Amino acid sequence: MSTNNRLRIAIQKSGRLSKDCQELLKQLGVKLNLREQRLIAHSTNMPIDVLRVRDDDIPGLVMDGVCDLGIVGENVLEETQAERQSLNQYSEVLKLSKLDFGYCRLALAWPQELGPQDKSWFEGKRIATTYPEILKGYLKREGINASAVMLTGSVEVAPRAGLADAICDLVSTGATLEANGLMQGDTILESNACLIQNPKLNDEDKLALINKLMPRLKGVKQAKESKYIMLHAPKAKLTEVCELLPGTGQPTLLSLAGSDDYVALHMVSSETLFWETMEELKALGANSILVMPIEKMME
Ligand SMILES: Nc1ncnc2c1ncn2[C@@H]1O[C@H](COP(=O)(O)OP(=O)(O)OP(=O)(O)O)[C@@H](O)[C@H]1O
Ligand SMILES: O=P(O)(O)OC[C@H]1O[C@H](OP(=O)(O)OP(=O)(O)O)[C@H](O)[C@@H]1O
Ligand SMILES: [Mg+2]
Repeated sequence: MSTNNRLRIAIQKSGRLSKDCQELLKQLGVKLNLREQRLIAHSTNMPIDVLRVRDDDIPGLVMDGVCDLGIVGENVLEETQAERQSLNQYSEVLKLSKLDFGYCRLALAWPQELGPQDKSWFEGKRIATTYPEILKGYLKREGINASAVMLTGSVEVAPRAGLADAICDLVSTGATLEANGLMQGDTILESNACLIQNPKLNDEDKLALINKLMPRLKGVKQAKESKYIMLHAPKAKLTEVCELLPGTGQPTLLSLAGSDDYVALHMVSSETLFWETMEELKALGANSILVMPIEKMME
């Protein structure tokens, strides 16, 4: 493959998604030569280049075909799509997968001292946000006549600074709202990071590489959600023990040296075992219960 035939993936250079994106690429088996400050990182083992940019630029780079793939928050993707649609510009992407990081919600908030408010309070108000198009869509749907004040950062200080009456900002733990004396209202959008592709991509080699990476991505996700469970269970209680174990796969049973009453049970569970379930297993006579992480999976 020549240099311009290398699959180009856009990720956030520095911010909330960067570490998770780099970790994901590593788990997919993409080795990168990442040096700080470099815009482009070349993979040393696959025909892949990683572009490290501001997250706001990622959807546009993929829509315009400058990059073939991108990892970005659904919030930024939706805002860019709405903005482009309002300008009659091309705004299509293929959403290949929702990822299990970057969870946050876009929510309304207002000064705590005003107490709980319903939607009618927003009538005629100014709402500061980095997501004016998503906000405008919500206001339109709800029939609220309020205006969006665009701010690219520090949205949470806008009411105190007299720039707006309320805000529409990303919330994860709620600590930022609390620290700024704001009360949370309606959630407008729930967001995760997602993997997007340029829908016009037609290079066969690149498409073949994406087809190779997608099952790996599925395997990484499944492995994260699964646990390998090992325990010793009394033969007489096997049915009850199995009923307590999450997941539908058949367990492996192995005989235990020197014991006729007990067997070793191994299984891949679709979720982790809670302490409560482990206590119930113990109460049934199970012992030596081990719950272990799985690194990779392939069906
Ligand atoms: N508190 C949070 N917890 C989890 N994910 C978040 C949180 N805040 C934002 N995100 C997600 O991470 C993305 C990037 O957030 P970040 O704050 O790093 O963006 P930024 O300041 O706009 O960075 P950039 O310099 O790349 O423009 C957001 O668009 C959102 O999808
Ligand atoms: O509910 P919380 O857990 O407090 O998270 C919410 C905050 O996280 C994000 O900002 P970030 O901390 O990434 O910094 P930024 O504003 O500089 O982008 C977001 O813009 C909120 O301000
Ligand atoms: Mg940004």
